[in-house]
Amino acid sequence: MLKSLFITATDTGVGKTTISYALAKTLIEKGLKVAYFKPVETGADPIPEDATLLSKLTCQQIDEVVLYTFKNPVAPYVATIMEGGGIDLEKIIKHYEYLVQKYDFVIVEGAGGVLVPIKENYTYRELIKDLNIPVLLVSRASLGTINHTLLTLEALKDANILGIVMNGFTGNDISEEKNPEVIEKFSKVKVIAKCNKSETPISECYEKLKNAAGLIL
Ligand SMILES: Nc1ncnc2c1ncn2[C@@H]1O[C@H](COP(=O)(O)OP(=O)(O)OP(=O)(O)O)[C@@H](O)[C@H]1O
Ligand SMILES: C[C@H](N)[C@H](N)CCCCCC(=O)O
Ligand SMILES: [Mg+2]
Repeated sequence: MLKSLFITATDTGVGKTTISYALAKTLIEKGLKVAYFKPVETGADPIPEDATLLSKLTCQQIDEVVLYTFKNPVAPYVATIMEGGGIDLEKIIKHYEYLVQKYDFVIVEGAGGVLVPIKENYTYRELIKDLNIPVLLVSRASLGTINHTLLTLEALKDANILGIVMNGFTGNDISEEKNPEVIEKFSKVKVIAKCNKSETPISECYEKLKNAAGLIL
């Protein structure tokens, strides 16, 4: 059984937090003690919304969930330039190792897409490598997602990719029909869940991910 998963995406706003929540809920309902870890949250103005939302589900203290928060909605590296303050990678790695010891399962969420810089010459791709953690990729359902998804997987070619969750199907975009199979064919990575655009995104993604939990447990 896996002990942790890194949730990344092809861009910001694609559904990492939504999928993290759905997955955490599924695993908690199976009796696992689950931790969520958002090493750096930007756009925390005034509160870190991702970390706050998930901490309520996992019953963690906020300072166990997020180590660095920045006000400006930008890449973590950019936020350190704009607002000052440094990000200590060793601290992130040690905290992750602490969480893996303490919990049955740890869900780590990046910020934006996988090549978003955390520090000079260091992106989430390097953090994934340093954490030695399997990856779940969240992609859009719509036109453009083949390129975005294959580019992200190319950037993650040395990583352990568990699968892809495609998010936001509307039925109004003709490309949606073939996007999943084309992505699977070209990437050899499985699309493990397809979530529709919904008025209740968390419930929609929870329903669709419930069956995928078997992949993880
Ligand atoms: N299937 C869906 N249907 C409708 N809305 C959705 C769906 N999935 C996500 N959303 C909405 O899209 C927005 C972005 O989702 P989310 O916050 O999960 O993205 P993210 O990848 O975590 O973004 P960030 O890079 O800022 O962390 C949120 O308002 C969320 O409620
Ligand atoms: C503010 C947003 N919600 C994310 N936390 C940060 C996204 C950084 C994206 C940087 C980029 O790809 O240009
Ligand atoms: Mg998020």
